[in-house]
Amino acid sequence: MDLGNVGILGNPVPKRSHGAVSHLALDIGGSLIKLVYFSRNSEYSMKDKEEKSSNESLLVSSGEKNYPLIEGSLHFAKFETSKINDCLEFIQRNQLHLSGCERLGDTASDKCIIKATGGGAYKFADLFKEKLGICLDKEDEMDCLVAGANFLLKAVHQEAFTYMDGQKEFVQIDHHDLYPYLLVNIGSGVSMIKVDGDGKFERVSGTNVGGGTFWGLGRLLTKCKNFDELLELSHQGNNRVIDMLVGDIYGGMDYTKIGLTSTTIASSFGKAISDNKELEDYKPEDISRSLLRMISNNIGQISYLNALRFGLKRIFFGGFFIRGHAYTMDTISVAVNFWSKGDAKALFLRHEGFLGALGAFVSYEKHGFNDSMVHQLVHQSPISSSHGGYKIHGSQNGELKDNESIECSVYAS
Ligand SMILES: Nc1ncnc2c1ncn2[C@@H]1O[C@H](COP(=O)(O)OP(=O)(O)OP(=O)(O)O)[C@@H](O)[C@H]1O
Ligand SMILES: CC(C)(CO)[C@@H](O)C(=O)NCCC(=O)O
Repeated sequence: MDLGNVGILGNPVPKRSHGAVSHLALDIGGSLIKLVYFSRNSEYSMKDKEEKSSNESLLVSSGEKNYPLIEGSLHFAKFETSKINDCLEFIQRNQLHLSGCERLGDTASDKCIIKATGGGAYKFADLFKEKLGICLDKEDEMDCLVAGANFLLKAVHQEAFTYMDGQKEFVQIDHHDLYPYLLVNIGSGVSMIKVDGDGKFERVSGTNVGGGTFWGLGRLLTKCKNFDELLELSHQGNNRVIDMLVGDIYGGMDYTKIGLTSTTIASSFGKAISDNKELEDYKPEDISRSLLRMISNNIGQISYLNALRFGLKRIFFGGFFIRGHAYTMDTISVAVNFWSKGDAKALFLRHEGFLGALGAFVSYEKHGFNDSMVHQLVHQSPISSSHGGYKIHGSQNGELKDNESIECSVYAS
């Protein structure tokens, strides 16, 4: 889907022809700020008028009420938290914040309230108030991660997939057999959440060795200027240059008795002990590869251990660390598969980095975009239908591009 010009950090600049933007939601994390907002199709009013009279199914009831169906798109954007001014400018330029404004009777004063989650909803509340006049309505980060994951798994076609040996396979999610699962969100740090139902969850573990560690250490060790460059470097690298393998210790042999092949990493960065080399003697691409492998492996292993603790078979991985990156997903999948002896499965999400922001988005109650309605919407309309359901438009190979949007319909109250 063509979204027009691409703005800062690959963010789409909404076309002028887009209809009104509504329901901006923010997730302000330690590394990145994520935005989700809905825009109506510009042709909405005419089409809606025509269709409302001819097609009663556009009015769907929830409890006592009927809600009209509005077609439009969900948009996604992200900014580095350290460049929060770019984010404020993006919101201002595209007037995204006005969606949250309510005129307060005759007082003529506008009150803009925007749903926000993540630590930055607290840290930057005053800045948003001062620069844009916005009051951030804070939603709990864990609540939002879970709500966002449940929303995606129930409402978005081809959202979850496995990744093994370079093969991506989409997994059809049975809504009635979704719980329990382990949600592992790899942001700056990592949260592991056992999810038992809608709003029913427990954060069972976490680790401080996460995406921030990869990017922070990687930047220091390789002098890379941005995250994607560091990730790109890892493609060309060879981790065996720096990692100490089982074969390095066992004279090229496997340690079969305990199930370790000669190529298994015995000690990440272990070769640097004895190589008599300085940092400059290693290629940045090899450093990046070893670092990515070390962190992904470690997260995969801790995730498996937590899945084992609670007898969970499915582990969904989210967070912007993953970035749809083949080597990262492969490493995590291999770790989960290896430790669980094939019993547990690692699954990835196309909208990996937007769980929190989507959770904040669906927490707007007033436009009826809550989970039970999403549920109804999926039941009412098959995914391929042009009314309702959620269709992803964009790349054919299942990769989410930075400027992609989800075409969808919401119920307005
Ligand atoms: N363009 C980017 N700039 C910086 N980090 C990026 C970028 N793209 C991906 N990342 C990775 O994603 C991580 C941040 O992921 P995410 O946005 O999910 O977490 P966060 O909300 O910022 O962190 P937390 O939830 O711990 O506060 C970074 O630490 C880094 O590893
Ligand atoms: C502190 C949060 C929740 C902020 O998003 C995240 O960075 C995290 O889960 N860190 C790991 C903290 C720990 O459990 O050790």
